[in-house]
Amino acid sequence: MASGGEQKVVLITGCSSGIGLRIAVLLARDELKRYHVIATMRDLRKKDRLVEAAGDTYEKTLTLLSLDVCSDDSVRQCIDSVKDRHIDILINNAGVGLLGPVESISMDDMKKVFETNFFGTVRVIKEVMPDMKKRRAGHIIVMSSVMGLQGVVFNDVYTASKFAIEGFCESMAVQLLKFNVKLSLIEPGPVHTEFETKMMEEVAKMEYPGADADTVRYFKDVYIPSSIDIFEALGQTPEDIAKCTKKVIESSRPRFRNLTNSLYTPIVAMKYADETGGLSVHTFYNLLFNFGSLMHITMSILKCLTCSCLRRRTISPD
Ligand SMILES: NC(=O)C1=CN([C@@H]2O[C@H](COP(=O)(O)OP(=O)(O)OC[C@H]3O[C@@H](n4cnc5c(N)ncnc54)[C@H](OP(=O)(O)O)[C@@H]3O)[C@@H](O)[C@H]2O)C=CC1
Ligand SMILES: CC1=C(/C=C/C(C)=C/C=C/C(C)=C/C=O)C(C)(C)CCC1
Repeated sequence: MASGGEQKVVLITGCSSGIGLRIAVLLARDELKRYHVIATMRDLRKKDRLVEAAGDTYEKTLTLLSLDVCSDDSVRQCIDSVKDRHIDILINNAGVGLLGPVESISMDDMKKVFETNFFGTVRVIKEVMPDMKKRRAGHIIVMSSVMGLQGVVFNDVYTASKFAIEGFCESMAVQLLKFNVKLSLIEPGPVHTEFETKMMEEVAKMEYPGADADTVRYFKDVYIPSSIDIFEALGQTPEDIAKCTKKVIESSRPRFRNLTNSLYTPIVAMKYADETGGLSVHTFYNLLFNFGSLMHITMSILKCLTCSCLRRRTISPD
């Protein structure tokens, strides 16, 4: 496995689709060949899309390994098979969504989300970080979300898993700084990937047992249409997120937090503008229940609010 010269070894989790696949391909195609990408996925039978997108970089600047973030053995075997266990940049991307009224979601399904999004990320960091600390070098990237900063109705458990990872990283970053290991969170808003399609398919199938009729109605007839509007108005592409991630990796002084979508800056700003939390809760309530039908207009207002001073706080793909 190539890790010589100035080439940086980048290991990415969850590369069978979406953001992980795009980051892997973008870095493997780097014109200066600065990266050797180890693209990992839990099921190598899903490799075709990545292999096709990687084109002639496959088995040159991009190699494939199997890694399931939910398995101790899989993570250890994968990292052990990397030459000298040397990873310069670790990109924790693997994640799953979960949507719907909490009353209708089983505890097992909730635990699976935490097992992947929180413990999965921690498991991989725990395996890779000690070598980085020893070498006094390395960069850990974590694919968080705007939902790691601001709760979104009916995304309660997914949001909680991303808040958990934000808290973990906020704490780790201080210690890692002492070892010259960098840690950066990427915080995308909605991105058009299978994440969105998988969740919509689930919603179409689900009966929502345990949830009362009003709650199901608010979810299906109020939240879902607004969410579709938001995806349409604010959605980024996985390529956008890959470009933002590459910028963070290549920055001489990478930021800890990196929102990718400037249209979300006002939402996050609101949280810090009122420490009681009332402003966020009531604004979200009004947006959803009182101005739901005006969501398109709301989106335009959000766009206007995103002046250049707010834009500076995000990382743009260009
Ligand atoms: N799309 C969006 O709107 C946003 C997504 N994010 C985050 O971005 C990340 C990538 O999501 P996205 O590309 O959108 O969605 P996708 O569903 O396209 O990709 C998720 C990837 O994670 C993998 N994965 C799931 N479970 C495991 C596991 N146990 N071990 C290894 N890999 C696993 C999936 O593999 P498999 O094919 O085997 O299931 C897949 O490759 C996630 O962390 C998500 O939370 C953040 C903000 C917004
Ligand atoms: C902003 C906003 C909404 C929805 C936000 C959505 C749908 C965000 C999706 C983010 C994703 C998918 C992140 C993944 O990690 C509502 C509640 C409809 C109305 C109030 C304002």
